[in-house]
Amino acid sequence: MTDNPAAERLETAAEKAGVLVEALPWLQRFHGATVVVKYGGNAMIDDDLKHAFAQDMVFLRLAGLHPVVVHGGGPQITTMLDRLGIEGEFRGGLRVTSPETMDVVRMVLVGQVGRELVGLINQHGPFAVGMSGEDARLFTAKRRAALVDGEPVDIGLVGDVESVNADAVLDLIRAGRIPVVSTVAPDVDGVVHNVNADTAAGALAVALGAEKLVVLTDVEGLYTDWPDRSSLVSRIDADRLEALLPGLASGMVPKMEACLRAVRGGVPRAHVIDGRLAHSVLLEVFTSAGVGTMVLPVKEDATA
Ligand SMILES: Nc1ncnc2c1ncn2[C@@H]1O[C@H](COP(=O)(O)OP(=O)(O)O)[C@@H](O)[C@H]1O
Ligand SMILES: CC(=O)N[C@@H](CCC(=O)OP(=O)(O)O)C(=O)O
Repeated sequence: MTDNPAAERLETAAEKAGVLVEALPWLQRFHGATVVVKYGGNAMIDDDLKHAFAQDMVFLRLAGLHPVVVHGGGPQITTMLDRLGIEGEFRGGLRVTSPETMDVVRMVLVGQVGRELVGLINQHGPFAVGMSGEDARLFTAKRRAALVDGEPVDIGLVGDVESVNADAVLDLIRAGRIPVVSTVAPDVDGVVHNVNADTAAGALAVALGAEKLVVLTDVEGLYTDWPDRSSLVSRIDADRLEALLPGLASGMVPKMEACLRAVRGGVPRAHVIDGRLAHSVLLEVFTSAGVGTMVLPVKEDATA
């Protein structure tokens, strides 16, 4: 602080210019790159954060990147199930999904959360188009069990992504749109399954050959020894992450599995970042320090 307002203004202007200039190498590096962003958690509940996220997606698009949004909506599904008086339960981090629950999951993800997100993004630039795993057979699901104490447990109509047909998403990207994907998907027989959004985002990032997967959540990043606050990691390689996975608590498991699937499948970087921080996606993509935890395919890249 100084008592000279003119000097203060100059300092502020220099700081602002510094932030813009810091973005230059990242704008060059990521021009034309596809970035898959998984949006969920608290960032999806707070109105200001929602607008900040929508602005970030339009910013990425206008900066020459190709953002693809995969959204969650677990809390919104739970609220709707409560309103309808339908009992809900999670096992091994996944929602037990009866046919009745599946109807609600589909209605909320496709008809409510996806629509809202498309509307929000389009308030800032007319680019967003919604689609679900059912559209143009984007995802084919395969029924999966939950792992509870190491044992597989049947949880109903819950799927993993068996295959991805990314044609429709690529069509949208080529047309300059921002695809907004809801993660319900049919199996080979056409039976619609509930797919965890982190899982779907990881699979889609691989299929699109994305440059980055960015997973927003409601915590600063990955803690190797949760909840010990000193164990937050800013970089981790795939082998170390794989070794940690069995010991992680349930909320983080699908996110870290998705990051692992992405980097093992050829995505150069996967990130888990704090969605409670406004514009965290821009900070991750366009600043040198980045935010949150970055997952790298191999250890030696850590010095790159
Ligand atoms: N090792 C860990 N590192 C970070 N967070 C963890 C860890 N283990 C469990 N968590 C919990 O996982 C939560 C994130 O998972 P979840 O609530 O499912 O996120 P979202 O709603 O963003 O999909 C964090 O808020 C935190 O409470
Ligand atoms: C199988 C399963 O658990 N599916 C999730 C799908 C939504 C989701 O993943 O939402 P978040 O990213 O907000 O958690 C569910 O039903 O809640």
